[in-house]
Amino acid sequence: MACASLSLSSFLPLSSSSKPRNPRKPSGRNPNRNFKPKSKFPPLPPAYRSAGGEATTYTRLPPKDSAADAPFLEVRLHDSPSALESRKGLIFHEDVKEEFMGFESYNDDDGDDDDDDDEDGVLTSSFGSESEEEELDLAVEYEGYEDLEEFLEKGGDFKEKGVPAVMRCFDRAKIYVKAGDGGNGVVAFRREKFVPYGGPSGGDGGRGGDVYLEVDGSMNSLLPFRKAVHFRAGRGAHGQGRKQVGAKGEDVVVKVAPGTVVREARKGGVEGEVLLELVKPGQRALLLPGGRGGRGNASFKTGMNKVPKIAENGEEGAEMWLDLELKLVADVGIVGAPNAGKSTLLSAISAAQPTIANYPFTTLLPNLGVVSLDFDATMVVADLPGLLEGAHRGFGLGHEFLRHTERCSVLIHVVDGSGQQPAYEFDAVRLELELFSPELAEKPYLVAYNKMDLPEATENWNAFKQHLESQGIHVFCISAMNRQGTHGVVLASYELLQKQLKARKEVEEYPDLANLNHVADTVRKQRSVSMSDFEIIHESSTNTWHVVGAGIQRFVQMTNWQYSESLRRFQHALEACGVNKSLMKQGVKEGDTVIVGEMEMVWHDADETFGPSRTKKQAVG
Ligand SMILES: Nc1nc2c(ncn2[C@@H]2O[C@H](COP(=O)(O)OP(=O)(O)OP(=O)(O)O)[C@@H](O)[C@H]2O)c(=O)[nH]1
Ligand SMILES: [Mg+2]
Repeated sequence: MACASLSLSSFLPLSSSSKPRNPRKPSGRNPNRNFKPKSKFPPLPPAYRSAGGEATTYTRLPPKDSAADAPFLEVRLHDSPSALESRKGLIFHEDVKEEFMGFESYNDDDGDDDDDDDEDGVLTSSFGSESEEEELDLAVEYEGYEDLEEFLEKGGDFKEKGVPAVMRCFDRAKIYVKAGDGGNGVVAFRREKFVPYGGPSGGDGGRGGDVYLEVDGSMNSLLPFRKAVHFRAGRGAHGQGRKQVGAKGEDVVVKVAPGTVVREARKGGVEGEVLLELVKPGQRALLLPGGRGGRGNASFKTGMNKVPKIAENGEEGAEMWLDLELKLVADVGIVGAPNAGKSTLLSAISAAQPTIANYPFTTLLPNLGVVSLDFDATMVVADLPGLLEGAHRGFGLGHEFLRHTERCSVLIHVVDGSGQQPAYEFDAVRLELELFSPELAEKPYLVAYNKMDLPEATENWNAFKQHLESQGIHVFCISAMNRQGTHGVVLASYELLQKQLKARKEVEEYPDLANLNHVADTVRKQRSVSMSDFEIIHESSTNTWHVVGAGIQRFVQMTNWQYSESLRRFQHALEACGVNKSLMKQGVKEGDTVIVGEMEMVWHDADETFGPSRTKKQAVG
């Protein structure tokens, strides 16, 4: 296959010596001379093919199918090691679930294989809906591991798939966002009657659309992201003649629920860095700015070149995967074992109407209620799913539950007084909270001993009260169903909340996230990196040199190769930013492959009059 070779003798210094410049150049047959890159370029006009100049052969590689191969487009803000360890052992055991749940309807009884159909609250086992192999693939894909071996090695597990879909998607989502590509610039010349030399008039391309994240006060879950995962902003329109600039691409606004924490997507089992915490309705963050429009030939006009036949491609928009996590923004959280009467208490103290039933795990998604004590004294109370022993390791609804308590300032711990061992139940739930997070265990809480209308509860009351008071804990006895004693619980929790709020200084949880547009700023910064900022990596086994640098790779991407002047400009840029010099310094040899972004080139020594370089040029000619 012929390969286009370029020589820029007009830009690059000619060697006066007839000896080879590079002493390490093999004198015999070059092992790489058979390299036949796929050229998409037409052969250059003879004017550009002069022997004796430093020449490189340029070949475009086929488009990359993985974004990872184009690092300058991917936003990598952080590569911190994370709590991989903490994820180990989070396996959701089916037998444990069944033991605790004790009811048949645990399996999907509608017969279909879709584990997403369980919104009515019937827990569905996702195991069995896909083959084991598919489960593995899914888990590997979801967690971002390279392959199965790595996944298993790093303690990958299937906890995610063991949780009902409605819970998985309620407060967590993985989405893909991409800013719009810039429009291309064009080459055009003014043609008008009586204006013989109208000059270049190709307009610039329009900017690509931006990606915004906005808090939508009417959303209370991340469930919409089950159906819509990809969000792409529009690309900028191409420039036109008469110096007309292309229109800007359409922005995309991704709406999230208040309390959404945005992270870089988990990769290789490592949790991504927190990028944003979107709490207040109406907050809007510019996440990814659109790509710049390519310049048209009117912008390339100089005193030296008054008829430029060159235009740029639009800059590609940045893209990234994000992990979204919703943390409830509630003042008070009601915690306790399953079936303790948490939902009943919430319905008694607020206008909320959560589902109440006499079986464990009635509540799968947290319910929110507003409790009004006075005209201007209100607090938001969340009724959370029941907590089991082992929850900190993922049993029951485990982490799904515990995460929601993190933002509550005060906890109301409801204990089922009619249970066999209320004191034991209380201690077990406290222990789970402590094991999950010491911070959570330190939150102020009050205890509500429930179901006092039942004789079993009355029997156990004295023993329970003593058990707690011996630890210095004050306990309220209530009957949530009959609304007895609930007012006392409300008043006490409100008082605790006020104390908490007063004591808590206005400390930002993520102070550096105060600037909502900081991700976009980082992207812009990455894009303005100088072209001279590059690194050269040598693969000696294949005689390949990789020139890696955001600035230079961006330059390659924006070069429109259909114009011959682009090739000259590129050569000139490589020389000006010191790539050629660095390669020679590091010992690049005749026939070596040099890769910059998606360009693959073959190195030719400048002063070669005979040899492979010449052979190649002849082949092209
Ligand atoms: N007798 C009596 N029964 C109550 C009382 N409070 C709740 N119950 C009953 O206890 C059962 C469970 O109540 P829920 O409010 O659903 O309990 P929960 O803690 O929200 O349960 P999960 O959401 O499954 O964790 C229901 O049958 C309620 O009617 C009470 O004060 N007295
Ligand atoms: Mg409930």
